[in-house]
Amino acid sequence: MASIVTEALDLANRIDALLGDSSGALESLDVGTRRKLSEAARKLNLATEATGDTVHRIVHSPLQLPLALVGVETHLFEVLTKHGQQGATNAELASTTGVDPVLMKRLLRYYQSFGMVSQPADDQYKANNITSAMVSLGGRAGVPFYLGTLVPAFNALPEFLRNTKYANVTDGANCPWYLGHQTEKQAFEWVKERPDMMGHFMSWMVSQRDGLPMFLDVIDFEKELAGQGKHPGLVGRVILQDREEVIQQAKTTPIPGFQGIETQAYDFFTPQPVTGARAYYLRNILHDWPDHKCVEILKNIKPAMTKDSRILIDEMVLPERAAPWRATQLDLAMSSCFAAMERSRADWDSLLEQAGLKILKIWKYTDQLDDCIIVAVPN
Ligand SMILES: C[S@@+](CC[C@H](N)C(=O)[O-])C[C@H]1O[C@@H](n2cnc3c(N)ncnc32)[C@H](O)[C@@H]1O
Repeated sequence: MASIVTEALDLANRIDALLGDSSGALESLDVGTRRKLSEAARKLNLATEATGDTVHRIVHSPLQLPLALVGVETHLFEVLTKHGQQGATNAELASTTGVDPVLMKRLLRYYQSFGMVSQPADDQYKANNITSAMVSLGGRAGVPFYLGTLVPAFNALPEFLRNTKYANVTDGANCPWYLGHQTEKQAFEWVKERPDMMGHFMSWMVSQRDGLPMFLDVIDFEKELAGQGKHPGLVGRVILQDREEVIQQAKTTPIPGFQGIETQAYDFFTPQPVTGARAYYLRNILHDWPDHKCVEILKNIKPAMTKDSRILIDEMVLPERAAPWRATQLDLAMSSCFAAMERSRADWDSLLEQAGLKILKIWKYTDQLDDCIIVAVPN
């Protein structure tokens, strides 16, 4: 017993030393080691948390997102980042952002206690990795988008489930979204009518996977999918399809590098107009819909396919045990807003069978989300 105590204290001291190391040891870690350390520390944190701390952390968790938005909207995180290694005083930050100095001090006190900024001295504040994340496109778009769009649906989840006696949420026309927003508009329609949320949504779609590989980073498309040397150099067309308003935005504000991409407004609940494509690629499309709607989407592709065509479904394949936290929270977010879900291998088998498709192969390409490419063809 004594040795466990000694070991635990020794570990705590070593962690403190690593955190206090100003030579950049933590920053120099490669992505894989950094993630392993972060996940181990997160699990240790939860496994050792005192009951009182747990309750207070959870009951105050609804403060975190609104306070992140305050930091984003006042540009505090951005200003701190610009001050670099030298950092800034409370008075400097209050003056640049226009926030009352007394309020600024209280905000900074909160942010440092949750690791969102660093405080090396009584009146010195510095940006850290969390501050930088809040300044990234993902932070600037995801924070207002979630607070304005998804949180009302999340908050309605308990009442909705109580009312439906805890039935699984499978009806896209009757899910917590409508109760939370007191609306009759489906989520995509609701967002379309709000230009600010539409802008955040577009930026969020671009940035939400930052730091993760894309399937093309890990799978040799030409070798695996172009087929028996019939497509040397893969000369051909790439056509981006989405809803009209999304295509309009993609045309007016294209992502750098995608300025010339061919686009086509297309409703996937109608027959697929592009026939004979080698690949029909759907990333994070089916997770927005319950099974019966996914079947409609897939059945609209099938008649357009030739014998060389493949449907590439880029989605999570959730493991039966120890699903990652980034995946499980998205599953319940999909449930709240769309009566949809993230799916396990058994769920995919059952869904694809209903659409008259079978799985040829599955490639996993991220650990954070268990993202996979599911290659499907008609049965
Ligand atoms: C979760 S986003 C994924 C976007 C993109 N594929 C990606 O991976 O970043 C789902 C997309 O489905 C689009 N969508 C929703 N309903 C649609 C419909 N009926 N027809 C075509 N696209 C639709 C939305 O506009 C949105 O861009």
